[in-house]
Amino acid sequence: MSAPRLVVHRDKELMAEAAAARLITAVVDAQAVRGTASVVLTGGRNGNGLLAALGTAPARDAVDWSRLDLWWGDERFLPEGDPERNVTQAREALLDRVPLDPARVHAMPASDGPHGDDADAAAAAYAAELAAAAGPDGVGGVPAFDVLMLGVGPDTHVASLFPELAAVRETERTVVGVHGAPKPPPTRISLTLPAIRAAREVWLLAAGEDKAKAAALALAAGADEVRTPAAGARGTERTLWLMDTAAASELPRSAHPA
Ligand SMILES: O=C1O[C@H](COP(=O)(O)O)[C@@H](O)[C@H](O)[C@H]1O
Repeated sequence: MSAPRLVVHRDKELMAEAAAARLITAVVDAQAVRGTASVVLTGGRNGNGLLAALGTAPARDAVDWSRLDLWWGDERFLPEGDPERNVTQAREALLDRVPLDPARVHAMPASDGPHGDDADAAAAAYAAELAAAAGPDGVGGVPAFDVLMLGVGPDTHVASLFPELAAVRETERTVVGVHGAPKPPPTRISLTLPAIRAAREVWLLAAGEDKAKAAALALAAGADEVRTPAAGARGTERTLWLMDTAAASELPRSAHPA
């Protein structure tokens, strides 16, 4: 697992634009090497800000959108089309305006889908979809994602792995139903830390004052992933914290990039 590296930008707009440019490069590189790319999207303000920035990025058309697999790190378990669903917000921010292959857009199930309101069954179905897509490079039942992005909650949650809940302690399954989340809605679906850690690159997005404490806790030496889930999110090749100065304002000096 890779150690976290920090990139701090002036403000959240610049952070979103720089992260979008970085994502374009990562996808184009992966497509050049492997013919295809796989990216895990995050919900939340920073994830949607990045997607919106990607939509207006000058190099956006360098991506071959038809050879891109999109997955989600978590989903709010709500009916299809609900404005609070992460996939609905991602479609609005970007996905409806780029020529993706619909078969490669792997949204997590909705609460009015084939599994009804059974979030555990829906999570198991998503795990099976991931396992079927895990190629020779896949580890532990998931593809070796090229880039997996995570928003960081003010309580240090990533995906829907909240401090101290059962989901963040999961060591076997790749996707779980989450019950009793402290942030609405209480029922969610989430990748687990083992699935997150199969990604080549993990990017944690943290912009805004309300992320400062969370970033400081997660980046402190010896941070525990059950109490501080963001501390457990690492990529096999690279772990990047993409931040703005407000989110980085409570980091110890030793954690700042030179
Ligand atoms: O509910 C969620 O929140 C987090 C963080 O969102 P933010 O708006 O505070 O940045 C997000 O990463 C996650 O995907 C989402 O379901």
